[in-house]
Amino acid sequence: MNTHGSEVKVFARTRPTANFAQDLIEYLPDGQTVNVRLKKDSRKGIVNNQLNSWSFRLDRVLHDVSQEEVYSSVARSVVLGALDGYNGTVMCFGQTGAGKTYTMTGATESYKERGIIPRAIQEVFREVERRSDHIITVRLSFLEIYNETLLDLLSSVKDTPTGAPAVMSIVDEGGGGVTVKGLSMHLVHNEEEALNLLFEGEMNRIIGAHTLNRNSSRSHCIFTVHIESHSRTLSDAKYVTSKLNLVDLAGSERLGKTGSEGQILIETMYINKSLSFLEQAILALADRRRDHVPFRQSKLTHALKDSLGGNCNTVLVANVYGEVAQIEETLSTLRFASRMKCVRTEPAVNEHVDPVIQIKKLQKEIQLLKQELSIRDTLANRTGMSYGALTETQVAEIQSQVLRYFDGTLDEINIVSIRQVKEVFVQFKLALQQREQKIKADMIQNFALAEKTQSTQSAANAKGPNGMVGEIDGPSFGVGMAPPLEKNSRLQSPHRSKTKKGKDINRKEGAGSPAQVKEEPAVSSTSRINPLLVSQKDIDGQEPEMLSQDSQGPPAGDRENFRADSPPPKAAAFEDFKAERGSEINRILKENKAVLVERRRRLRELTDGVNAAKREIDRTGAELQQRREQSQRHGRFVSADGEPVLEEAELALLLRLQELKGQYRQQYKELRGTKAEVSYCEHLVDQCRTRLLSEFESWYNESFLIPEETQAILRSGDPAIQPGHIPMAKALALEEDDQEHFEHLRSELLKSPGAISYFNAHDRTLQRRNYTRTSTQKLQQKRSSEDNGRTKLPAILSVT
Ligand SMILES: Nc1ncnc2c1ncn2[C@@H]1O[C@H](COP(=O)(O)OP(=O)(O)OP(=O)(O)O)[C@@H](O)[C@H]1O
Repeated sequence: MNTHGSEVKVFARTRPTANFAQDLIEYLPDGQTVNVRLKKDSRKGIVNNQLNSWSFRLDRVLHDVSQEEVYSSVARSVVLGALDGYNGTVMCFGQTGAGKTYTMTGATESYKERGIIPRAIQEVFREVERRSDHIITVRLSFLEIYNETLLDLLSSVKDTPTGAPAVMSIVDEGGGGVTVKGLSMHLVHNEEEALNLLFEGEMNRIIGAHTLNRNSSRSHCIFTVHIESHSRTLSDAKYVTSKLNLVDLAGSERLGKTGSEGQILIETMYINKSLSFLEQAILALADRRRDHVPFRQSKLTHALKDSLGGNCNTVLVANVYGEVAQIEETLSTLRFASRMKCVRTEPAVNEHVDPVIQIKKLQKEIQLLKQELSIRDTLANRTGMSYGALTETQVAEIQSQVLRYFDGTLDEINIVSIRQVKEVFVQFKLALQQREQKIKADMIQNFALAEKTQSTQSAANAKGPNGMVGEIDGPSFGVGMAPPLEKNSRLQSPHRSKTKKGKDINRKEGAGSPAQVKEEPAVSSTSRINPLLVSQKDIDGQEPEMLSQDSQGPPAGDRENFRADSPPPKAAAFEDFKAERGSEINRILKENKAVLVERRRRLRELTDGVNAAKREIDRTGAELQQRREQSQRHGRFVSADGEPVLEEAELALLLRLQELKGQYRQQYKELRGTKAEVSYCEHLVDQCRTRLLSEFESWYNESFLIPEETQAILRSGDPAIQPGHIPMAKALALEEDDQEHFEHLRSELLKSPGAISYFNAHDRTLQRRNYTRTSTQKLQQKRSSEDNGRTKLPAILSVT
């Protein structure tokens, strides 16, 4: 059987008759062609001697041939193909009494006259025996379709799972296949068992016909051999399956011809209808432009969906009864056959993979590969290698390596296996995520205060009496930008901000209520996100004017008055800090930056000079070389004593070269010195910047937030400690640490003992004054509250 793309094979088989219509039917000697002649209008009873003729060319015309030859020509290759994994279908089509059952089943009483099915069964089991290198499993099913009803002809057999006839339905499977759900399948081990089932099914067909008062020849029968073949020799997970459908179709019949009525009429209508649908399906299959084939129109076509065309080896036997009275049916049968011949098939092996064997096979392969790896490791002196899943200890070790690599305590991570590389990546990802989360958490913690302030502002704005809502930056923390109008107005009018500043101070002095911060100038969104960023910009002198306006706060002189329940915005406070407490560090920072800028400029100059000198040296050297080569060619000058003498031009070049080299060395030396200076200046600037910021942070925290120690004192409930009062000694002690730190910094930066003493004295005085003033204010507030008949605790205690 051709297993590549091909047409359906079509045969015509003739039923022997003594009344062969030799005038109308002609079998040509080529054994493939049937010519049919029919008188025009003979059906209408009109006498007309004109003839219509048709010629049908098939794969072979089986005229007057034995059952054995029919089997060999029609079915053998299909059966063998099924054992190789190709689906196969052999189908008999034709009018009633044309010999379909005789061809398919044969005369059961005569072995010689047995038909295709028993011969196919025999062939299958012969092959099973012959192919001893395969385990071939054979199952059988026998389906009857009568008046669009599915019947299981083997439901009576003992090993039917349910015992009772199951409700059957045709189910589409993936890949275009179909199965008949509920149809019994019977495992058979030899030819005899299979034949028993065939005859049992045939018997049931006849019994059924009697009981239901129906004609046995009025149904379609599909005898299916299901084959599964596994190789014994190859430890292959692959195996093949196939379905061999042997189909005996019901005979077509013209209604008017027999004058059928009653049950026969119904049967004939069903048969004709289903055969008509079969023809439509064949037409659609034959037309390559059609992408839809109407298989589901009838039970027959649906059940044969994967047996007509597709990946199946399909063979049609057109049974013809060559008598004059049957000429119209013969013509119709041959027409159907020629259409069927146009259907193309693409036979393909139904190959599957046995998952259990596949797993075993892969496991074995893994084992072999591991052994191979182990041998290679031994040869490469790599000991202690493991290729299994990483243990918890190994994962922990990789994690530790990654963290050390991050921290810089490990220079490199040795790569030993792919699994380890993958785990390294996983751990890198985890470590990054953790660091990211930590940074986020720190940010949130650092700026929670700013957020709180903004919430207060929002609340105050919401209550504001004079449409102040929206004047302050958007309420959300860390996002958005200050409203452009607000920003612009501040930029355009420094006087306005000054006035406003004054107004703010007045309000703050007036009370510690949330409303006091309502009109506080908004800080830029950037400064809210990260005050350090703003500070950085400020240090770099990028946006001095804008920042100074955006970060308004109370004037430095009134710092002591800025003891509010809510701390001021950090950016504004930073401005104050630079103007007052941190002014000296800020000044030094600026001076250092100026020196750095100047040094860098000098470094650029020197670099340019050195490069220029180098270029000049190269140029002069090349010129000198050229001249020497020239004089070599022309012969050298010699003195009266015979000593070689230099030419004047060459001597000039030589001297120039020496001079240039001297300059170069000098400039290079200076360049190195300046580089070192730049580096030192950068270091100083960084140090100043860092210290300015850290000093500011400490100052801000201690000035505007309640120190933990103070909270502890208050929590202790010491009756000597009044709310709002912090012992002077404690307050000063808290300040001293900070002060000492600052003095140390200053002495380091200023290198001027006189100035240090001056600033120390100045700051201490300021601190004392601040403390006294705040304490007095708190006491006054407390008294006035008591005077009003109720005790009111301040929301936040400020310690200067
Ligand atoms: N090639 C043949 N050689 C000898 N006898 C034949 C041959 N073909 C058919 N017959 C005989 O013709 C009769 C009708 O044949 P058969 O029952 O196989 O027809 P059919 O097409 O199956 O009819 P139906 O569609 O009604 O079932 C049977 O008695 C059968 O033995």
